[in-house]
Amino acid sequence: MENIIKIKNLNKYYGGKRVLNDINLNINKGEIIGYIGANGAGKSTTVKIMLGLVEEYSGSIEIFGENIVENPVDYKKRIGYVPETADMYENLTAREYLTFIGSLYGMDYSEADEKAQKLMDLFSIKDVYDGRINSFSKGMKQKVLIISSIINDPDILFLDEPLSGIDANSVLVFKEVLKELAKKGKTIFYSSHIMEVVEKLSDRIILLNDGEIVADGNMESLNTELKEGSLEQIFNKLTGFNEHENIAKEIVNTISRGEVNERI
Ligand SMILES: Nc1ncnc2c1ncn2[C@@H]1O[C@H](COP(=O)(O)OP(=O)(O)OP(=O)(O)O)[C@@H](O)[C@H]1O
Repeated sequence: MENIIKIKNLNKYYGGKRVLNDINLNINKGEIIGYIGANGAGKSTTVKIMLGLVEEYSGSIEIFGENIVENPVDYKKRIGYVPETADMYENLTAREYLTFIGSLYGMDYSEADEKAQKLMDLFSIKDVYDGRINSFSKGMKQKVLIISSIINDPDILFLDEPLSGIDANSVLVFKEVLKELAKKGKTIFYSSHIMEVVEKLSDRIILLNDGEIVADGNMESLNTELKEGSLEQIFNKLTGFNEHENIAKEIVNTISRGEVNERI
């Protein structure tokens, strides 16, 4: 198996706080990695370091066999990224935005334009290709982001909650796209809180807890080891969480004005 990402002894501090604690990871070509963890576990930080967006850390990262500090430019042409929250150029139209992104990847205008238009059509938003992004619905914006992340046919795709706001039909399409891409040897690094999707989609699940990898394997091996059944239960167990009922009751008690039984 061809190794495509190699992370060695990665540590990251913000102020005095250690947010990544000695991460070691080897990711192979064609794998769909489900990268999960509670809010603040360090998922986005890991991804941003790999993308070269966060630079102060210790440890080393090789992508496509090259150290990303020594060779900080070329590998970026071969990756795509859907961030959790994006600062898109909302005053641009989808055509302007996507052809601009295409040009950053070195694509010709006409090639980017043609591909973008076709992809907009396949994601059922062709009609707004020349509309301004700031007039789009949340799901339409998310689709434009997805298109911008795959337009250059990347070899590695980093996705942070990519399905957020997307309708059920398009979710089906996109999940299928990811499987097809993996079959073609593309590597997918998928972060999400939707455990059902991660469970079904991923070949390999990596669970981060307080900046540390606490599980790494496919669903079958995690289940053999932990005997929990679903990824949601595995997640709850490994992050030490069994309080949901009590917390829910507390929340309801906190907001209650004492008239719950009085139906008007
Ligand atoms: N720019 C920053 N400055 C200071 N602390 C930061 C910064 N970015 C992230 N952190 C901290 O690092 C930790 C990890 O954050 P990160 O965004 O990587 O978590 P995450 O696993 O992606 O969470 P979520 O699921 O909420 O997106 C958190 O404690 C966060 O507060």
